[in-house]
Amino acid sequence: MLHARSTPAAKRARLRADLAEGRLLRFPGALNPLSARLIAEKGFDGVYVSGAVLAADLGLPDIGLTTLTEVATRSGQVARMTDLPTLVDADTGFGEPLNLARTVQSLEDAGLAGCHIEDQVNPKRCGHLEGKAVVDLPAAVQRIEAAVKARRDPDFLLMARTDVRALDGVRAAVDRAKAYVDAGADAIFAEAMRDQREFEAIASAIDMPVLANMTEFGKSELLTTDQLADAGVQIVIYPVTLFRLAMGAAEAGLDELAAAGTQAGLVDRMQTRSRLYELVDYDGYEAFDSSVYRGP
Ligand SMILES: C[C@](O)(C(=O)O)[C@H](CC(=O)O)C(=O)O
Ligand SMILES: [Mg+2]
Repeated sequence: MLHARSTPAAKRARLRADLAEGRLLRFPGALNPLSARLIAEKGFDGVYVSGAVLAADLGLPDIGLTTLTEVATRSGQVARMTDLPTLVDADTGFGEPLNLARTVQSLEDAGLAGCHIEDQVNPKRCGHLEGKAVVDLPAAVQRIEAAVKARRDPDFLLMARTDVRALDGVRAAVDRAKAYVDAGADAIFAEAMRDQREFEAIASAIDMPVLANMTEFGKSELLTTDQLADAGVQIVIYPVTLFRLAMGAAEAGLDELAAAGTQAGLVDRMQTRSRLYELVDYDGYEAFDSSVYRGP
């Protein structure tokens, strides 16, 4: 509330300006709204809201069970924490063309800077698992066209994700990417490319920015920012990294608490009370209150 002062329109304009510079933009996935502030403090370019994390957070598999209301609410809570642009995973758009229109407008209203819409069938799967299927090209193009037509802020970044690489190879992914750009997509999320060469193939084939997904335990080699930039990638997401780190630490901590009968040995690995209060800007809220409240 006190830290983030930019309007959603300003954040979208900032993203467009950053993209125009042509450098690689790094978007770690938020673990929760507060972690967006950490991401900003550490100098990243934007915040990503992962569908996989959103689902896992609710104890659900990432198979299209979350609703538009849940995704818009949670991603809006993340976006309001930071002046950085926030991009959200809109899965398959929560339906077919009409639903896509509502999805895009809801995410604009929630203060997001952009979203990606994928060409998988419903129910969808994680892009790095076996057994995926995609809708045919005309149906996928209609999703993008509906999103473009419904968008009110021209700076809201509409990214088309293609999952076709894992099914039909890189050439098919390039063909899909071109068709989605023709349909009005502002960027292409090339899912499950295997290595730097494959990212390069897609980035050199289209004139729009390409997004690379550096998710762990998946099908893509974990490339460095230099390797991605050399391949011509313009946005990289680390969607589940913070979630995996936090859950790993939580599990190890519970083991130690159970074994030792005290958390005393864990305290030096914890975020301190004072660091937490700094992140939530405790002092800033108090100072604001005393600047405006003059008593009853
Ligand atoms: C990017 C992704 O869509 C997500 O929801 O974060 C996932 C990430 C993952 O499951 O590792 C994906 O389908 O790649
Ligand atoms: Mg997802």
